[in-house]
Amino acid sequence: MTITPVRHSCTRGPLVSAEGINGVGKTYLTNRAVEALDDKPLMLDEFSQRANGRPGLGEALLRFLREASAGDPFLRGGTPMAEALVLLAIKRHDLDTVIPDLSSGRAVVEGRSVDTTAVCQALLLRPDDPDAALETATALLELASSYRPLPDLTILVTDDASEAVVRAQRRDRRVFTTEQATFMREACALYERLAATDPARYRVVDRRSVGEHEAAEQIRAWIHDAGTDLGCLREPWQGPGARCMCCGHRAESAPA
Ligand SMILES: Nc1ncnc2c1ncn2[C@@H]1O[C@H](COP(=O)(O)OP(=O)(O)OP(=O)(O)O)[C@@H](O)[C@H]1O
Ligand SMILES: Cc1cn([C@H]2C[C@H](O)[C@@H](COP(=O)(O)O)O2)c(=O)[nH]c1=O
Repeated sequence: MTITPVRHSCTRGPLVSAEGINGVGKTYLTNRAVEALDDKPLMLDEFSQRANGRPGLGEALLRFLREASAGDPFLRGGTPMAEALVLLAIKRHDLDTVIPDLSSGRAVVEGRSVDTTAVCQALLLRPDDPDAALETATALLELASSYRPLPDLTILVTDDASEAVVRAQRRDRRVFTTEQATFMREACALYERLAATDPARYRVVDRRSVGEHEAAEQIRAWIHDAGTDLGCLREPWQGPGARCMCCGHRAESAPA
């Protein structure tokens, strides 16, 4: 007789992130998608929405990055690896703040997560070499996954980068320099290549081929479906025997 172990299914909510370059429509489309969901996820603000001086470590770290990058829209201060570690610390802090919501079974949608850190910092660490930048982005994601669990689902919104530049400029009433627009174009391509390396985690909505209604509906369905059959969320640095951060369950095979 074969005994099949019963798989523990965690009661937590899913952790979802929305990624893509500035102005591509992450906020617009996820907000539309969420309007159509009965159980509203917690929406974790993008960085640009956090300028209201909220208290807390995450805000303080972001303030330091803003100061050190002197108004650069991509928070570039000239020391990309140090900045990567601070950005990962902010995203770790973000996770800490949403554990109670995840534990209660609520979905959480992060406006940008560690994939943006991987993409932007990889471009800075390996400029002018797209293949090396992809390798570096993958390595940075690996590093990120030792700081905190990666999202269960990452929705990449992509488009013709020039369209996104136009939308971001119009929204922010600013004009990107040629260098900044080039950085966005390179980031757009790298997001797409990075997403292709992990089809299990990523869902891609390409606005060149999908209209806004269909895109919002796809995102709604992905967020809805992300809540089924979730595993536990463990501290990566504690190994597989760690208790779940949400339900407290310890894996069967783990030592007591
Ligand atoms: N389908 C659309 N129809 C009309 N306006 C749109 C559409 N998609 C996006 N926009 C507008 O384009 C601008 C950029 O979109 P949005 O703010 O969602 O981008 P984002 O990806 O969240 O960018 P960022 O990361 O820079 O905040 C916004 O003003 C938004 O309202
Ligand atoms: C999380 C994160 C963000 N950035 C950049 C990307 C944007 O240009 C700004 C503001 O972010 P928002 O989410 O669009 O408001 O910050 C980055 O370079 N690295 C990151 O990890």
